[in-house]
Amino acid sequence: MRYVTAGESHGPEEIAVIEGIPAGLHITQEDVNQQLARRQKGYGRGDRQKIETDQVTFLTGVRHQVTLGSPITLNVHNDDHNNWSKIMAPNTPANDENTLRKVLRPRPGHADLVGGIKYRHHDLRNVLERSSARETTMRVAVGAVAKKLLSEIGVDVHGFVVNVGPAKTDLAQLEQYKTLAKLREVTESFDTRTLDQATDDEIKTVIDQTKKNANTVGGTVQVMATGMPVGLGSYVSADTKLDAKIASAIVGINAFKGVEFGGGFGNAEKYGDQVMDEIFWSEEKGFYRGSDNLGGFEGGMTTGGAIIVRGVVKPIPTLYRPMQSVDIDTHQDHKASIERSDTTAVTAAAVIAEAMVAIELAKAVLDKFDADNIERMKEQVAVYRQETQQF
Ligand SMILES: Cc1cc2nc3c(=O)[nH]c(=O)nc-3n(C[C@H](O)[C@H](O)[C@H](O)COP(=O)(O)O)c2cc1C
Ligand SMILES: C=C(O[C@@H]1CC(C(=O)O)=C[C@@H](OP(=O)(O)O)[C@H]1O)C(=O)O
Repeated sequence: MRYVTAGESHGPEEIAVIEGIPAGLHITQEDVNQQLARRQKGYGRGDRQKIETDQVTFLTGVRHQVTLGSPITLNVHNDDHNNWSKIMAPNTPANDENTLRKVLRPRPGHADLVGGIKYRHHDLRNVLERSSARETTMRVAVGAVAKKLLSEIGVDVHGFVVNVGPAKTDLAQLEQYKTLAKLREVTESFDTRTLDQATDDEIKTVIDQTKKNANTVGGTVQVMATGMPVGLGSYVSADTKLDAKIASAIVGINAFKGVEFGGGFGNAEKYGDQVMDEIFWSEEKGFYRGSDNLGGFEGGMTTGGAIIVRGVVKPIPTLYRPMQSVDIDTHQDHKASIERSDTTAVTAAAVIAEAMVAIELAKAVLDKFDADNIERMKEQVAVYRQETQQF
């Protein structure tokens, strides 16, 4: 399975094309829309989310809500394009009117300056339109298809917020939420209670205060996945390690600057006996572990335990009290450009991280098992599970 996305933040459409999803998978636009709606939630976002109501349309590869095995094209319309139709018009030549809103003062922490230098763009809008996290809409759409595929073999993936700046969610105490069922129960109430309606006082206060200071704030998100068969990915080469692929997928999300598995960076302060996941065996389960300090991976392969990945999200780069920059035309000192911006986007980041983990897990499943037909894939997974449990 592979995919590509296309689209500019204020351009007309966002697109993703996925190749390699087996035939016979039942999927509806509503399956995808549910995930897109989750990505739009979260206290602290700017006004763009009030303009957009992300809805997917299947353009190819699906017939009567069932995949055909051919490339699947997903499409989400940018409602905000109406407000940018002249400036972002793909098919009319540039003139004074439609190039008015040039961006010349690069924002520190954004792709603006380096992107301009690299692509010789003298209007940095040509960089920011694509580097914008608007594109993550399509990664979440692709992730929704991946999650549907994984659900067919009993794999569940769920992302949530650990902290926003200094304010920790009540999910930060991971130990309490070892099972995904329990986690889901708590996060579902949490999604509505805290991040949508922002009644969690501590987080709300941090975000409100940050906004009042014309500043921005980041955080940490966690993704848990349960039900993966043992032995996906491989130790044999650096580029076959599944934990490495997940790490790359997480850091590939806008604003993510760090990733860890299980106990992660905390393991650096511990001793071996506190970190290794000891091995047990029972008739009923086969081999299993008593803990999950290594996040479900050994040698780049799934152990069969829960996969636990965390990612660090830096604060949003655009500040309403802009940082120092330099005008790319005049080379004079100037404050950085300001466009409408979020104060924080950690909730959305959790949903995007979940999608990225789901995509990497789905790819690993489709690399190992039949990728032509979903029923054959499921049969093969079942046979493999039975064999590995009897080892
Ligand atoms: C969901 C989401 C929303 C974001 N919203 C904004 C925003 O409103 N303003 C902004 O300056 N950056 C925003 N960012 C971050 C930038 O897209 C990102 O920092 C920038 O593209 C540079 O990429 P890098 O941080 O990965 O180096 C957002 C990121 C995510 C994940
Ligand atoms: C559009 C989304 O996020 C955008 C990501 C983003 C950035 O620079 O990354 C900047 C902002 O764009 P705008 O100036 O249009 O408000 C965010 O709103 C989205 O998540 O759907």
